[in-house]
Amino acid sequence: MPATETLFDSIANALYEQGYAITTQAIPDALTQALYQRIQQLQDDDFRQAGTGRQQEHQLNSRIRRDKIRWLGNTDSSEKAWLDFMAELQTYLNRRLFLGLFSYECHFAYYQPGDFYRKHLDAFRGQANRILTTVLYLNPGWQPGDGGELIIYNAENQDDELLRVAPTFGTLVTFLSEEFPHEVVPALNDRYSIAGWFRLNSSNANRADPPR
Ligand SMILES: O=C(O)CCC(=O)C(=O)O
Ligand SMILES: [Fe+2]
Repeated sequence: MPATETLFDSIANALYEQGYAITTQAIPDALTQALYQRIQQLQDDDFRQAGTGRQQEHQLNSRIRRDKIRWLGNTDSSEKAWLDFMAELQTYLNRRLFLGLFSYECHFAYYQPGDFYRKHLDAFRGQANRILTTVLYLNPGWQPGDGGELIIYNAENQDDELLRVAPTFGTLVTFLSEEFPHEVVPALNDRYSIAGWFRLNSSNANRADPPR
């Protein structure tokens, strides 16, 4: 089996069995290196405070999350390479697990020292069109003690910590968006990632999918 197929196969199996998958160093090296270069190229001012809206919302928001984000697009070749890779994963997972994934959107996220993301769900049961969450970490030299771990909680008991993932270079986390509450504990060093979501088609007569 080619390396990429082995990776997709292991993600599909883990999702089927437990609803999440953690893979380390399985993404093609050229791809993670290109994405790392890209993130280095982007200036601090390319990133925007995540989810800002009106002032009141902004204040509420900053108690929940502190990261800055920038959405990926098709104009940059490394960003396009990641979107293409995720499109391949989408096709694979639809074939294997019949998930009906329709589109994928993702953003770079930058957590400065002290930044966090409190416990949350990425989608709410019933209204959800976010089905599957992916997070790729781009931190060479991440050390134990640098904080910034992702904690995934038990889907059945939200106080029960299921696992802690260090945001080490090339680690890819995938989980069912409606099932698993999760949080990012305060980072003590600059922490970079790409967070993304596969969605169902939620087009209707008045709105074409995908909006953001
Ligand atoms: O960066 C992470 O580990 C998770 C980020 C996250 O939960 C989100 O952006 O919704
Ligand atoms: Fe999340």
